[in-house]
Amino acid sequence: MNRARLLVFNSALPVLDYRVPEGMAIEYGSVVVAPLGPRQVLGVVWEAERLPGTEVPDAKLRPLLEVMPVPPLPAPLRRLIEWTADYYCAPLAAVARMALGSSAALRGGGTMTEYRLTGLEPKRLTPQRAAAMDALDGEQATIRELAERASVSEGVLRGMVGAGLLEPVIVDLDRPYPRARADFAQPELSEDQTAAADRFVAAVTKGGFAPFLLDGVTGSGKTECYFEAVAEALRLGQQVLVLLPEIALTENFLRRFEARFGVPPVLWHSSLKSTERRRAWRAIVRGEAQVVVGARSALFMPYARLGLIVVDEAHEVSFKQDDGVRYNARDVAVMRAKFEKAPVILASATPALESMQLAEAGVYEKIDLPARFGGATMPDIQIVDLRSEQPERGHWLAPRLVKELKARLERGEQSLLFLNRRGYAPLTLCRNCGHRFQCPNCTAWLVEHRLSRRLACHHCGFETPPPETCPECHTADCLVACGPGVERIADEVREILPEARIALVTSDTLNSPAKINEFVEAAENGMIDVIVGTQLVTKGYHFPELTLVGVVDADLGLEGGDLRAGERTYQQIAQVAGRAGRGEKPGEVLIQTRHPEAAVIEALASGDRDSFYAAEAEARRDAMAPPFGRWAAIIISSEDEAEAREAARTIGGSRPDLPDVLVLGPAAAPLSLLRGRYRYRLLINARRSAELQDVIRTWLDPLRFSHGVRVAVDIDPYSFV
Ligand SMILES: Nc1ncnc2c1ncn2[C@@H]1O[C@H](COP(=O)(O)OP(=O)(O)OP(=O)(O)O)[C@@H](O)[C@H]1O
Ligand SMILES: [Zn+2]
Repeated sequence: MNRARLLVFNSALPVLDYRVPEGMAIEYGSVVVAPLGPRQVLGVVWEAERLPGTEVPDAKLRPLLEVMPVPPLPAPLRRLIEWTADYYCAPLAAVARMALGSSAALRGGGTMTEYRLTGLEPKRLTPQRAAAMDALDGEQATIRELAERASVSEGVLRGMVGAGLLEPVIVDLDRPYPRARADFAQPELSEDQTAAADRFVAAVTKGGFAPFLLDGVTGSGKTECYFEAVAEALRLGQQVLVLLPEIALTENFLRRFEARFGVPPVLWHSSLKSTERRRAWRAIVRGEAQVVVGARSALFMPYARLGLIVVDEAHEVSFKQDDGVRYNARDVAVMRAKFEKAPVILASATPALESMQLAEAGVYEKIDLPARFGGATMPDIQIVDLRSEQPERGHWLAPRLVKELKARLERGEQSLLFLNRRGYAPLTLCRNCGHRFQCPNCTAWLVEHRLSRRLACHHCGFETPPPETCPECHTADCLVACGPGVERIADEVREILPEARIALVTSDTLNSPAKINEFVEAAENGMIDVIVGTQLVTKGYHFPELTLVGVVDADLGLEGGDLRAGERTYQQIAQVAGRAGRGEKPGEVLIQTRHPEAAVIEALASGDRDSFYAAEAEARRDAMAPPFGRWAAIIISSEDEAEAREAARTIGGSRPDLPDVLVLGPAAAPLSLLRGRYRYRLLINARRSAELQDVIRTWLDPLRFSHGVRVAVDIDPYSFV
């Protein structure tokens, strides 16, 4: 190659051409440094014919400066980047950037310096140093990361290095990971599990694209089945990617993985510290990381030889990314497997309707595990009609649920109460004037958090201490909490079961791997009687002594009323119900609702998943909703309300007039103010025959907006706020 076309990692820049200087060896996928005016830019050498740009004559080309000392991004990944950008109407550069993960890792291996406490304990310390000593116990990271963790300046920490309180530790970035062993502890599989595992193993051995939907009831032992496929990939020297919906679940997964394969897998997620990021990325790109487990960002890593992808809890909505590049990791995982020519397993007890449809159509091979592992039975599900079985005034648990909680405590069994609402109360108002506390940056009420003594916005993170007087009428001590959050439910349990040991499980309380481990261990060892939690505790966990699940408010998820609300509610409640009775003792589930006649509640009570899915599918077909028709959203936002409205009107005014495309809106978004930006939305409903992305590009590309306006396209949206 004597000229190279670059995809640069900056969406504001066009495709750029360069001359390859004598003696510089590049390939497609090489990551290179190039001059741009007085600056330097980082880019990937791309196939010119796949990346249209203006041809520059040879004589005008400037030479590339440097090739990064890392293997080129492999062709299947380059195709995935193109596909993702095209399908989700996202800039190529923004997608490609996700493959870099750690741009620092491009600079090569070598070492980095981290710091940790020396153990020296001087008698006198400044308050800042004392606070840092407390916060950094057991930590090791770069000065910048430690400063963030301890909430002190880097200067304070450097001073502590000088005083001998912190010491440097040299970290080798290319230190190898311990090798996983395919046959470390092979379990004996049940007959159903063996049949499933055999299919997966055969697909890995054979190679080639093969999408599976592993549809197994809660507690059926899906993990053990796909672990056999992982073992086969290990034997063949291939890499495996396991995607989990949230970081909170990885701790549990790590322990099970280690028990099966002898060592933990390689972790990848957004809150890794910089040395771990660089080490993991380098091991991934060189093919040395055998099994990578991570949240959705692990999907775009440059695996050298990917032989299997697993998406666990594949129905989870958190696989959908709703900022930056708006993609669905579940769907992109299937595409990645296609480009890599590898099998992909979507595992779930409550598959997404879209996945079920694809299985029915024969696109995915469906593998069923209809029964729980080890003879455990499915829990008994009962409905509590809150209209006739009312909780006491100011309380949220109906008498029947209270009675069952007491019975569990007496028998030494565990209970789980589920309410998908963090904090103490979702709304706070003034008893005197009715003033409601609202976020200054968002169309949202502030949620009271009593544990941290804060009113907080769950959309933008705004926080303020609860005021002593009402800002409106200045009455003192006038705040009333309206409605329950998990903190309030925990209080109620404390009141009715004073001797019970209660664990509150939310992202506020379980915010570090250590705390998650502590909780899981306590629950497994019978140190907890009642778990009160948000969706964080609905899936993945296996506590054999847990025999009662109470769903505090089954109607909560139905409130928003978008077309996926029924499916989402079904999945969430079926998952949390699935935590009951996984051991030897049978489980019982009480679902509190004011709408026992709602289709989703009836389906949960009767356990008739198939007819619920069938009815949902019919409703979607009638509404031309996915997977029968297609949706896309256009979200317009600006800090200036008039500017946002104007841009929305411009987009609405130039809407395409096509028979197979229906455009709704623009209208102010339900969350009309978010993080200080005013928002408008359009919803596009298209027949499958429509070239939806092309229609949107043709429509939006010629339009120009004021500087502060952002226009985002959301293909296959999950969020309608
Ligand atoms: N073949 C086996 N031998 C021994 N233990 C097993 C086997 N299969 C499953 N188990 C155990 O049974 C329990 C349930 O399995 P697992 O958690 O994989 O179920 P699951 O299908 O993932 O359920 P969920 O979807 O509810 O998370 C786990 O404790 C697991 O270790
Ligand atoms: Zn806010």
